[in-house]
Amino acid sequence: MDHSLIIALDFASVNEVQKFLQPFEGEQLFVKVGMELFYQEGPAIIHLLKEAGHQIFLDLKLHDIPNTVKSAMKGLARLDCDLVNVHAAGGKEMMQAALEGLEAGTASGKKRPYCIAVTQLTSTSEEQMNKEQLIPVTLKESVLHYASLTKDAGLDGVVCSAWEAGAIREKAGDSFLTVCPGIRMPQDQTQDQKRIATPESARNAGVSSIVVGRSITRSSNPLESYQQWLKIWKGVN
Ligand SMILES: O=C(O)c1cc(=O)[nH]c(=O)n1[C@@H]1O[C@H](COP(=O)(O)O)[C@@H](O)[C@H]1O
Repeated sequence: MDHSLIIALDFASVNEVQKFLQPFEGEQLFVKVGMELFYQEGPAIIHLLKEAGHQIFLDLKLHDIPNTVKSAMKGLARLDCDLVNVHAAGGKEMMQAALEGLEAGTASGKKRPYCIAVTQLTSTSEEQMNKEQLIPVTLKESVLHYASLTKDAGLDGVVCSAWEAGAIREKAGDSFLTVCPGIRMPQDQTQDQKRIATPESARNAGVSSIVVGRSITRSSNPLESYQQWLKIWKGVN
């Protein structure tokens, strides 16, 4: 799980996914299935990606009352993904319920999926957080607070930006996962992301794993682009 480059498969259909994955034939990837793809294709897309030997982050960002999240996680555990997530804003009781559900749904003898919590989305700026969410602290304070709540709830780590990953690691320890989206090469467009970092600075900040979407999936040569990203992320010259 540690030090992975997770490709966000933000596509609308299984056909688009298959077309994207064609040049990667034979490569074992760590891929992320998010709302766009899962809401269209459902569990079948997970089975297909698992059969191809890929590791899977099922990114559905659960955020509801504890009982609902627990039941939903029980069902999701049966899909046997490697990593799932919730929103830390749902609270400690909800996060504990997520874990209970996952444990209840994991087949005996199998390891439950890692479970992490989104702190503040990487598309959120401090100004937005202060004005729209009415959270009157710095963004870093809010993210650190959510990270400690997540750790207290017993989860395995957080989704955060590379800007906060070092401070979280210092407080929560090296085994607490920091999974960071909002990663861009200097020449890339920022798009809707606000707290961005290069793969090199993410590595230097001690980030556990990075999530990369459009820079690879929308590139004219996704395989070549993935290989370049991987070299930089792993620090290979
Ligand atoms: O949970 C996530 O994966 C996530 C959390 C977050 O704070 N920011 C964020 O961008 N993501 C996801 O990470 C991916 C980033 O994609 P790109 O911006 O295209 O690289 C998208 O699939 C987002 O849904």
